Parts: sequence; C-alpha cells; structure tokens
Amino acid sequence: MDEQQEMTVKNPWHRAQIIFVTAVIAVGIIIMVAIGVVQHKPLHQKYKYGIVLDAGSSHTSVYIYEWPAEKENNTGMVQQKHSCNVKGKGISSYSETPHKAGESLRECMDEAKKTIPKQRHHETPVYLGATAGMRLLKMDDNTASEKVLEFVEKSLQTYPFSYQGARIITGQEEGAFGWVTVNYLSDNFRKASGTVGALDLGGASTQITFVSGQQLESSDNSIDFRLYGKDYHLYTHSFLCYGKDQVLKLSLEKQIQPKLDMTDNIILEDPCFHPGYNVTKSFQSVFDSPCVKNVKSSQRRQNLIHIGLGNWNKCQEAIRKVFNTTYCHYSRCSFNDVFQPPLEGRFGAFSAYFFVMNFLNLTTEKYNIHVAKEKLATYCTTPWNTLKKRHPEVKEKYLAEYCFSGTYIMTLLEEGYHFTSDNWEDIDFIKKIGDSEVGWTLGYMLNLTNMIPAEAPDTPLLPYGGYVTLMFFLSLLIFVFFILGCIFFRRPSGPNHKEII
Ligand SMILES: O=P(O)(O)OP(=O)(O)OP(=O)(O)OC[C@H]1O[C@@H](n2cnc3c(O)ncnc32)[C@H](O)[C@@H]1O
Ligand SMILES: [Ca+2]
Repeated sequence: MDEQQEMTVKNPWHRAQIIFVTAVIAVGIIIMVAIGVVQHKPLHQKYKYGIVLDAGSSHTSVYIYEWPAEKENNTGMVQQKHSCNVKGKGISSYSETPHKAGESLRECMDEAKKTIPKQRHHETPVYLGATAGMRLLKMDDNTASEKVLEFVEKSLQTYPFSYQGARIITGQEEGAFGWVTVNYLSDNFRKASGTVGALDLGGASTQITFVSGQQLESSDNSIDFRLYGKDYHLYTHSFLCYGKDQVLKLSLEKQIQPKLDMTDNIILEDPCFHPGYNVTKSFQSVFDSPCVKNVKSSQRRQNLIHIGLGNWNKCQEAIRKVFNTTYCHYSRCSFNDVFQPPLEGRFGAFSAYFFVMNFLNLTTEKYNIHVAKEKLATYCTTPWNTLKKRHPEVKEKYLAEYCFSGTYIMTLLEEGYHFTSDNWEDIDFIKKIGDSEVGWTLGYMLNLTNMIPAEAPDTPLLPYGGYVTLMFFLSLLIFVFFILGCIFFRRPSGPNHKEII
C-alpha cells in the first residue's frame, strides 16, 4: 500500500500523461467528425447550367440559368445568371432569308460559351421556344417557318452544349410556364399563401393564367399541375394577334376600313398618337400580317399618312372595336367568345405590361384605376415634339406608341379580362423577381429538366449549418465528459479508500 501511494505521489507526470493521451484521442475524434462532416458537405461551388432561347415575335433573348449541382430539386434554387438580347428582329422576320435567322444567334451563343465554365458545356441543355411571331408565320407560310427553325437548329447544333430542340410552343404552354416562373421565383410552391396569376403581354400575343377554383367550361383553357405534392387547377388563354404590335395593326385596320375603296394614299387621323405626329408609312409594312387579312388584299395602296390627334377617350373607343363582346357561348367570357372564370387572387403582369406602365409611371400601387386613366389621358395630349425633346434616349417607335399601348392595356385589363376598381391593386407590374426576369422560359426549362418534382422532396431533419454546429458541440461534450471521467477515476483516493486498503 505504501509503495503504491509513494508511486502516485512520486510520479506527478502520471495524471498529465493521461490527460495528454485523452486529449489526443479526443482531438482525433473531433478531427474525424469534422472530416466526415466536410466530406458530406454539398459542393456549393459546383453549379449546373441551362440555356433557353425565347424566340419572340419582336426579338430573341438568350437566358442562362444556374443552380447548385446537388440541389436541383429544391424550389427557388434555379436563378438567371445571364441574359443576352439578340440583335435585330425576331426569327420570324427572316422568312425570306432563313439562314440569317441562324446567324443572328451567334453573338449571344458565343457569350453563353464564355459565361458557362467549359467543363459544364457538354451537359448544359439548350432549348429554343418560338412564340406568336412564328405561330403567325406558320399560318401564313408553313414551309418558311420550317426553314427558319431548320437554320436555327443547325446554328445551335454547332455549339458544344447539349442541344434539346427548337420548336414553336403552344399558347397554353406559354401561359402556363409564365405562371410556373412567377410562382417558382416567388417561392409560392412551398408557401401556404397560394399562388399569383400571370399576365404576359408580348408583341404578337397575350396570355392570362391563374388558379381557378371553378369548374372550367372549356378544356382548351384548362391545365393541371402537381407540384411539390400540391394540385393546381389552372385557367389559361393565349390571344393570338392581341400582343401590342399586332393589336395596333388590328386597331388601325378598324379605323381605315370605311375608306378602303380609296385608291390614293390614306390619311389616318389617329386619336392614339400624339398631336403633331405625322409619319408616312408604307401600307405594306403596317398591314403585312395574317392578323389583318381584310387589308392585305388591297396592297395597291401606296402609303398610310399617320397623323396623331392625342385624344384618350376617342382612342379607347377605337381600341374597344378590336374586342368582340357581342356573343359568348359559355356562362362567362373575356372577349371573342373565349371562356374565362372569375378572376382570383393577385396577378403579376410582365413583358410589355411592365415596359409600358413603367414608362408611364403607373406601376406604383398608390394609383387606383381612375387616377391611372386620368394620368394616361393627360399623357396622350402631350405634343409629339415635346415628348421627343423630353425623352431623347427612348426609341422613337416605342415613344410614339406608349399612349396607344397604355390605353390598350387599360382596356384589355378592364373590359377584356374584367378587372375592376376593386381588384386593380391586385395587379403587380413586374420585370424581375430577384435577379431573374419573369417570362415563360424558366418555367419551360424547369419542366423539361424535371426540376419541379410532383411530390415534395424529403428535407433533412436539420439545415446544414445546424447539423455542423450540433456535431461540434456533441463532440465537445463527449470530450469534456471524458476528461472529467479520467480526472474523477484517477484522483488520489480519499479517506474511505484508505480504510479499505
Ligand atoms: O411574346 P411574343 O408575342 O412572341 O412577343 P415578344 O416576346 O417578342 O414580346 P416582348 O415581351 O419581348 O415585347 C413585347 C412588346 O414590347 C415591346 N418593347 C420591348 N421593350 C420595350 C420598351 O422598353 N418600351 C416599349 N415597348 C417595348 C416589343 O417591341 C414588343 O412589341
Ligand atoms: Ca414573349
């Protein structure tokens, strides 16, 4: 007994050695856990990419999307990384020189090559979707539309990406994927708050899409989605020829029709254009579209002398004529005998809705529908020269048309879709959500890459940060208890111990 006591007393290093060994073991455990954690850490720095070309009636845009490689099924993960506007008009304008449609995409596709890391090129899908401009060309000249798509396809196949096809998308797809984009970017698929409707105004067509609780009377207007475990019953309609460029043609056609028998240049006094506006346009350039068939046969006329009057009330009267509301074969319609259930919820209005209302400063929520109309009426009376001086930076074509486009938007929303002073404020005029532009392209890609699963993916018990913190503190706790245990069991014996011995 004395010998043993002597050893513990004589060897003061004994306890220190034990603590040292314990510490080494514990640090080893911590390092192992840390390595394990790091090993399983999602590789945040690795991104995947997708390219969608929006071949619209007025122009083509190339969008590059990016998402963390290991999180592709989590909502809100895909974002726009880059966008590029193709120079010139839309691909449908190349009907007579289709090879130029392919060439036009070069600059933006070269930019895509530089933007996306080289090692990801081969696995990056490329989709091209053409909208109303190509739908109209197909109606007018099917062979020409096929040729344009053929050259576009050839051009895209020369890039190192994974080419997935170029096609004309349907109006339903355009409407539905615009709705998917808005709600994906707003993270509405995960929230209980419900979804927002989508209003898209293009150059040649316009789309309205929203979730409807009603039984839809027309199957053409109905689309069902199951996303993240929830069913969505959508109403959607695309009005071909009701984009802002085509509807201007329709409206001009209605205004000149009574004078169709005239053989000389036609003078059109237009209330939707500003006082002092006086531009001679070739008849052919204004009316060359399948949307305005009546005028097309009378190509012998040389020019249209377009004179502005700047009268908002008369402008709205003229625009009303493009909506046919005389008959409806359903219980309720928007216009042109198209079924529409009652509007539900909030709406995001994008593309030309935003360009026009933003220019006119009518996007702020503080303006009710009456104030918006008054402001627009005053704007329309502004002389053309004053406007040009006030906005030298704005393209003249756009500047000349804001009065018409604003009046069309108000009329379409109020008299076409039946928005009222009560739900006018439910419309948000938007261009982007976060850094991503709103349009059909993102929804289209998410759908084709199956990135929105029908059922909600299993989410981990803890977020990653929480998991790391918990592991660290548990290791620390084990270590502290281990040390305390060693100290306790190795402590020199107390009085009881002595007695036994
Ligand atoms: O959907 P589709 O009908 O095929 O047409 P698009 O895709 O080419 O149509 P956009 O939404 O790009 O543009 C809609 C219209 O707005 C016009 N636009 C674009 N930028 C504008 C701006 O800053 N101000 C006014 N108009 C603009 C454009 O010329 C079109 O007539
Ligand atoms: Ca469009």
